[in-house]
Amino acid sequence: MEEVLVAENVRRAYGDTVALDDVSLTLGEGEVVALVGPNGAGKTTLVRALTGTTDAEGRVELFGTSPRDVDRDRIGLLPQDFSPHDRLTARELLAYYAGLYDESRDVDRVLADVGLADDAGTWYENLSGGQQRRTCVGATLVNDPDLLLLDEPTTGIDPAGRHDLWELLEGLADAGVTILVTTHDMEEAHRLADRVGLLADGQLVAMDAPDALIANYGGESRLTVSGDVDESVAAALRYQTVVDGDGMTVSGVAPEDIGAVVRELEEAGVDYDGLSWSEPDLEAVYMELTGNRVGRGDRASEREPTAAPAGGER
Ligand SMILES: Nc1ncnc2c1ncn2[C@@H]1O[C@H](COP(=O)(O)OP(=O)(O)OP(=O)(O)O)[C@@H](O)[C@H]1O
Repeated sequence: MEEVLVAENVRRAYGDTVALDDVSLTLGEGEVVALVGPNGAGKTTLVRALTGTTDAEGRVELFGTSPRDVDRDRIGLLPQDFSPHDRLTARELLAYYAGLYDESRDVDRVLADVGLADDAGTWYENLSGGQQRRTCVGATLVNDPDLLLLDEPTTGIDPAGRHDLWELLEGLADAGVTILVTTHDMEEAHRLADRVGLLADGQLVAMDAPDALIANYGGESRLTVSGDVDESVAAALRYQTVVDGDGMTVSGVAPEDIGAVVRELEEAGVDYDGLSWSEPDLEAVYMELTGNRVGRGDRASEREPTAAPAGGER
């Protein structure tokens, strides 16, 4: 597989803040890599370092050339803060960007690809936030790039639009386009990416196929009990439990053992509001490796199980 993007020991500091700390990664042709990580982890700085829009130490090559010398026709870049001219229609904007290249795609085809065929004549300022973001994604596609770098492309786009965009990106990857995407959406990362890179405090703490990350760092299946759960009830269970303000998480509960756990809770008089069972997923990996929950509070307390789960007694 041809190496499309190579980054070695990339480092970027802003004063005392080390935004990128020795990050190395390689993307092969047609590969999709998703970068995830908490706010401030360094995702945007990495995209900027990879595209030469910020200075960084280390080595970066796109198609074997430095980012500043690479053939711009081959690159599509969506910066996180991309904000085009407000008083142009979606079609005029894409036509403007298409005009910057020697060869470009038919603008109406691009508008259709990003789901804007019906809104092509609307001023950018009058498009919804999601439609604006689709326009911005469209602007990165007008030159039919071989490498796409998209910093949070689906932010603000509704679920149906997000799925459409994922299909579009999957189609591009199938056609050989290499894609680096940053996202806070774990479903998006799992669905799209061949490999997911987790950034935390400027370091790439893991990078692997989503299923490999889940197998290595996702932990066990878990039963989440929402409601007011007493620590002593949690302590009586033969499982690892975490009690916090939302309720309790019970780890390692196999599907066939859910009923027994629920009976134990009921016998202990726990008046729970809801129960949900989940398999380990990318969000669990994210929590494990970054110490952050995606959209939830921090753990309040954690303790080891009082006894090893025993098959017949769960
Ligand atoms: N131009 C800048 N000047 C000073 N500090 C900066 C600058 N750009 C980024 N930083 C700092 O570098 C760190 C990484 O920021 P970055 O924007 O790369 O994070 P991120 O992972 O993209 O975050 P988010 O998920 O919020 O977009 C942060 O501490 C940020 O405050």
